[in-house]
Amino acid sequence: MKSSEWHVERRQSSKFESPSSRDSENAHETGSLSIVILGASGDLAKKKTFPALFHLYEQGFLPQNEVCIFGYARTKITDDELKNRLRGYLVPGRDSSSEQLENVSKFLHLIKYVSGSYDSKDGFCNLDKEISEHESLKSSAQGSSRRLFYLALPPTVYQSVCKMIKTYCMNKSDLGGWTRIIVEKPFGKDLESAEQLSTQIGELFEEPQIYRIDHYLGKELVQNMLVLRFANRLFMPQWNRDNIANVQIVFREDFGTEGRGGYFDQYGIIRDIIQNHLLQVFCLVAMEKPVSLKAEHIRDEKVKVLESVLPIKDDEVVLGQYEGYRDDSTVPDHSNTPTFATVILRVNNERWDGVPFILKAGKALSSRKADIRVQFKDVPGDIFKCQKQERNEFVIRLQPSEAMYMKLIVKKPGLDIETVQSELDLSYRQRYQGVTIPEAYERLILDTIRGDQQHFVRRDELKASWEIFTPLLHRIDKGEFKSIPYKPGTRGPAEADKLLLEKAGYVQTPSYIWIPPTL
Ligand SMILES: NC(=O)C1=CN([C@@H]2O[C@H](COP(=O)(O)OP(=O)(O)OC[C@H]3O[C@@H](n4cnc5c(N)ncnc54)[C@H](OP(=O)(O)O)[C@@H]3O)[C@@H](O)[C@H]2O)C=CC1
Ligand SMILES: O=C1O[C@H](COP(=O)(O)O)[C@@H](O)[C@H](O)[C@H]1O
Repeated sequence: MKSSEWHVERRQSSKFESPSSRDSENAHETGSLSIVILGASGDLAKKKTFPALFHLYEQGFLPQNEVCIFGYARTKITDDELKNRLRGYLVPGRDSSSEQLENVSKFLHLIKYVSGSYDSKDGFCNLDKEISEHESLKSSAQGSSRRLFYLALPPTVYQSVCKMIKTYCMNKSDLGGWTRIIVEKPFGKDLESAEQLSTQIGELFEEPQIYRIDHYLGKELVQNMLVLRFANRLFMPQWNRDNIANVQIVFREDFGTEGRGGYFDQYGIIRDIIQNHLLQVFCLVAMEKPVSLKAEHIRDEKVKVLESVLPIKDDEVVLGQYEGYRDDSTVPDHSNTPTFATVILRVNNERWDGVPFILKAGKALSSRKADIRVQFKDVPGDIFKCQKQERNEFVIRLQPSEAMYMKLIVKKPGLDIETVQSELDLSYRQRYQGVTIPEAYERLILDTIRGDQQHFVRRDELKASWEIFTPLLHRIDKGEFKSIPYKPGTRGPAEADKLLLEKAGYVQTPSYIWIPPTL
């Protein structure tokens, strides 16, 4: 389906309007809100989904007189057993105040657990009965009834779960409201499987009901990208091939696959991080200015830039696997699955022709961080000939310690005219003292309640992203690309740094180290 069809859909059906602004009409909807976490017994649910809901509750976004949260899974546990499992993930620790503990108890009071399988009529009829009871209790006679289904489940059961929701659990209120589903990554393993999944889900739900979540789109500094680029005159004339030498988008973790080896080995680092999280960040760095902040306008531009990416060249890829990865009993002894990858993307358009975008991700490396690093070209007509000038670099630290800093050349303080690399630094913890930066899942769940799809992946966007990586992934799967072993706790294979210098023209400044300011 072409993106223009979404516009047609949106005009026809105001029920699924997806305005981006926070004061959209959906933001003021009232009536019962049922949030169903499918896979409530799982890892994501306890670590991310329920804590995000708790934070929304604490901030007053989930009013007690409207909201009920349902956990659904096959595991046979009681309401109380689920609540006891969750409690430890909701409170920050031993220093929790009595007010926080009271909030936790009130929040847990909103939760009901329903046990059932993912393909049984009985389970979903039972769930529907529970939701309907809640709806009749909670003022839904005066308002709409809203049903949000979060699929915190392995993708193997998405299709049957969607069928069950569609058959037995849709919103039935005559007074309006909606049914929406949140689908977690991975959305398929390659172009064909992703398209198949999209078709299966698309036969059951309209695109405006489907929220494909990529939690990187909920991170503060990722959300800041459009503001930074399009609200600052400073960047507009600079952001192109005339001024920018290369862009790096980097994800590093200082731990391995730890207990997730079985899952990870089927996917590898490109499917786990690069095809989704880093590519979404790439879109926001490289896309053209959208017509407005409406979800469809933003997503149209993302699709355009994805479709301008050229096929990845063999000699612009380095894969690695950390030593010890195969010690996990769930990982095959001869696995070639990459736990590290550097891939250069090239964009065939007027703005970016010739500028390499280096996407790099790795597990078991020396540090945990994610950043965007925009390196500018050398200054033409350099008059400071006694020393080679280092390059300007604009760094956006996504995590940890959110920050943006611009590396500049300045006069070294003192009597002589000497230059030195320094920085303009905007470190969030220092600049926004006392401000709590919301968790990515928290924002994104709130967006789904408000009907804002701006930070979710549209079907054609997903397709374009798989088109970029599928040929490479198929060759890796066939064993045509070998992963180079690297030692845990290092920067990954040395070949990746070589690629950066030789193919991407990255110029290092070895003497410079950014020191985050202290308060
Ligand atoms: N964990 C994380 O940090 C992240 C996870 N995700 C994605 O979120 C989704 C859920 O992840 P996560 O919570 O880690 O997954 P889990 O493996 O913990 O599975 C979630 C629940 O699904 C049920 N389940 C597990 N395996 C199967 C199966 N083969 N068939 C049917 N049901 C099954 C289990 O519930 P029961 O047996 O009780 O029915 C389990 O508690 C996945 O798509 C994952 O890729 C995305 C980003 C991060
Ligand atoms: O989606 C995933 O993301 C996490 C990293 O998320 P972050 O917000 O902590 O950066 C990664 O560990 C995991 O492998 C991957 O599936």
